[in-house]
Amino acid sequence: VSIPRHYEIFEGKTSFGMSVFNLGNAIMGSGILGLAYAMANAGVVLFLLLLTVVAVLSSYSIHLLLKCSGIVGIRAYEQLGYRAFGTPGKMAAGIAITLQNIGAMSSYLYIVKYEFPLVIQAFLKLDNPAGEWYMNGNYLVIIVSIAVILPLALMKQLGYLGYTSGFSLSCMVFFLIAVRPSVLIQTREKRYFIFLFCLLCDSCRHTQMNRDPPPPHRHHHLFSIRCSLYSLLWTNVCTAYTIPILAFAFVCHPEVLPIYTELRKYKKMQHVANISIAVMYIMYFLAALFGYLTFYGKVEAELLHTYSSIDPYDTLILCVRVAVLTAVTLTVPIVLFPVRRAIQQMMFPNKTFYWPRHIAIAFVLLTFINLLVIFAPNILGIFGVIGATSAPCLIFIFPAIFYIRIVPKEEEPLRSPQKILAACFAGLGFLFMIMSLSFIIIDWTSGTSKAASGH
Ligand SMILES: NC(=O)C[C@H](N)C(=O)O
Repeated sequence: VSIPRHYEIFEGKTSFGMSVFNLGNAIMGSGILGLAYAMANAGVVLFLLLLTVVAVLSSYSIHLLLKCSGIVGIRAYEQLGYRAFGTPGKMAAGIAITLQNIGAMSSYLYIVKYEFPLVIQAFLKLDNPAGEWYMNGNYLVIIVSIAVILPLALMKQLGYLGYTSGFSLSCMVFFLIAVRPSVLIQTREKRYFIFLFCLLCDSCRHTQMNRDPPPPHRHHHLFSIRCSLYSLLWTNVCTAYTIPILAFAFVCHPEVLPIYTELRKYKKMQHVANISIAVMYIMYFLAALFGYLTFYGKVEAELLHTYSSIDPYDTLILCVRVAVLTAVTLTVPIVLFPVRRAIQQMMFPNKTFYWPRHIAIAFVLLTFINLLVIFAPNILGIFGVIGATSAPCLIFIFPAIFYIRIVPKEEEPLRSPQKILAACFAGLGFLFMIMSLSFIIIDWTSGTSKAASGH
């Protein structure tokens, strides 16, 4: 197998800290907004357990990827697929990365489309907007894409995005501090969770959460735990979505190898990954807890009361919106990098870096995502299915089977503990995938599909 030249030369210049920022930014995206729903369904205890399990598994799968890339000296996910299974392996990895990351980017721009107009409205103190163009989310998505995302996406290296990633992460930290349970009684934040939940899971049955107050039994912690146990037995449809949400939230695997390529001391990548995952683990738990406490820790009457008493010009809420908007906007370029690389690998293998191609792919991708978000928001429901298939592939199945094929038998025989562990890991991925898909199908066949409801 010939290795494209630019993967052989490792002249990383990016520092350790910048790489942590970049990977942290890649992990944290819209997934964070779906976590409160996951916690509400799974209960605090089971949620924490699952969060821990997914974080540890995610770090283990990065270990598998790094070991493979160390052995063959390639630092591209698709090339590992090629080395393990030839062209089908490369295509499978490339397609999974493309679908997963386009889904993630669409969800980020979706947030821009619906939140940016509200921020502008609050800034300008427009009480009765009369169709001004700057209040139109579609125009705003295009402007943000051209003015902010495109220039960043055109950078030659991911390392240059370290500063924006650091800034984006501090915005999310601010979001966490600001969105304390006492503040998070705003319908808008609540809709984030529901919207993301729908986006990720393609289910509208759960939009009934819009019709608060929540049923009284939700307050009961014991109920929640029991509900979780049921879900483990696959009897509670709602809880079955917990794992796809968590898996989506921890996906950063397409970005790992590109960041690794640019890391100055390349042996340290596992540390970079562990630190980023640990920090995100804490932030995810806090975000979920705060969101959850707000949904269910409030008395119903007060919730209803809050609906009518929202002050759209509240400075803190405005800041929270700006923070979330900034964070997700700055994540788009990071998530775009691996897609461009995957497309390059699939369509122009063995070609070296070429500026016009680099720019053209970014432009076409961004245009496509813009069109999706503007004209076909309903199609985004499809990403529920994609999330349920591509995330387990990228986190569990591919790293494990690539590892089994790539690590030579002389070094680790097929029956060695490492390879058996990797095989179990792949099996777990299949289990997750089948489980998530069957719940989505159950939801569809029970007539509550998202496409039908036209959200
Ligand atoms: N990078 C991704 O694919 C998703 C990211 N982990 C998120 O939470 O949005």
